[in-house]
Amino acid sequence: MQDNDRDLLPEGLGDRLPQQASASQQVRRMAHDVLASHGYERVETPLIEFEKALAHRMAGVQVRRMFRFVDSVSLRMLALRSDMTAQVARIAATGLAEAPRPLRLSYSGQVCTIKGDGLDPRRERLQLGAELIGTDSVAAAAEIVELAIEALRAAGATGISVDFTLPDLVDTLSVEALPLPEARIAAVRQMLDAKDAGGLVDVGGEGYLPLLYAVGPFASAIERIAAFECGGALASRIAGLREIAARVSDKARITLDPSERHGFEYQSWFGFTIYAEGISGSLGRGGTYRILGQTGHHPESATGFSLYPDPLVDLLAAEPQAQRKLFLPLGHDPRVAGQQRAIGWTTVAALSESDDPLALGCSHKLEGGEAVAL
Ligand SMILES: N[C@@H](Cc1c[nH]c[nH+]1)C(=O)O
Repeated sequence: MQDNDRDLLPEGLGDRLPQQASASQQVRRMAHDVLASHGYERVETPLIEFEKALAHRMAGVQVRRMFRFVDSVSLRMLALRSDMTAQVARIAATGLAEAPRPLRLSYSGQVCTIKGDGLDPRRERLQLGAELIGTDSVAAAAEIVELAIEALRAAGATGISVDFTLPDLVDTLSVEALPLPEARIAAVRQMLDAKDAGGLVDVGGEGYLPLLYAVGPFASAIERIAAFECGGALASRIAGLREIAARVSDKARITLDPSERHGFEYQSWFGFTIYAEGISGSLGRGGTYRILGQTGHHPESATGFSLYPDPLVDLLAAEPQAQRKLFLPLGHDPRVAGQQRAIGWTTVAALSESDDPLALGCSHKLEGGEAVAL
């Protein structure tokens, strides 16, 4: 490394300066208050774990996105957490295996991936979420979507919209309704993901074409998928989606994209992505999934969501903030200063005669025991 490189950070990693750090703190506090008020108890998890523990708790988790390295103490492979849901699932399957169900847990922390996601180059992101463990019912899914909207709104997001999807759609339909040879399933999924009608036909998935068109505002898209209804294979899912949409449609704009799978590595019958006005890209996603237990134990159903609020933090940090800071001149009475802090002032104490209140961002000055505007 050259000498002038020593202050650089690796690609996709960055600091948060005071304004951003304070916006991040605010987003976290407001969202956690909502989760706590709905009975979701907070857990904290380690930054690094055995790779196996992170990768094998849910089917479909991809380890190639994780930073991995060998632990010189245990000589085993470790990974930096890339998704706290897997850690919360581990807690539910081990330390809290005997806790009553449904179990409601919440979490937040930094997560890392080797590469950014789509157009977002960030490799470290704040993740904040809630997991409802012990059920993947429609009622659980509706609670989780509602909670994600409420948490995001409390954190300062506006114009929220939610896009519903059916992550295991191809697996469900290919069993009987629209049979596909095992070898074709991955290709059909890929063409649906890419929204490539021609490609879908080429790989023998023409029966799946109507799914490409059942996209858009929920009310009309669900009618299209209901019309496509293949032998009742999707009936319970369609009814479930309608019920969830009915619960949240006054809180957010709802759309449907039944074949969207981006970011849904392990979700089962239901998934959703959440967006807000003024923010390009999504702010989080969630859905139903199954937690694999210890060998010999049954998997456990669960539902949850994770927000990735960094773009919201950036947006809030860019808004001009009225500074209300009180300058305490040299020789001020510390008791009076304490009283001012107790009623809400942020104080900045002079350390020398040359300290300039305006340059230090103060709006007021303590004079004769009072806060006087500068
Ligand atoms: N952790 C998942 C979202 C999720 C939480 N619970 C269920 N799904 C993600 O980040 O994509």
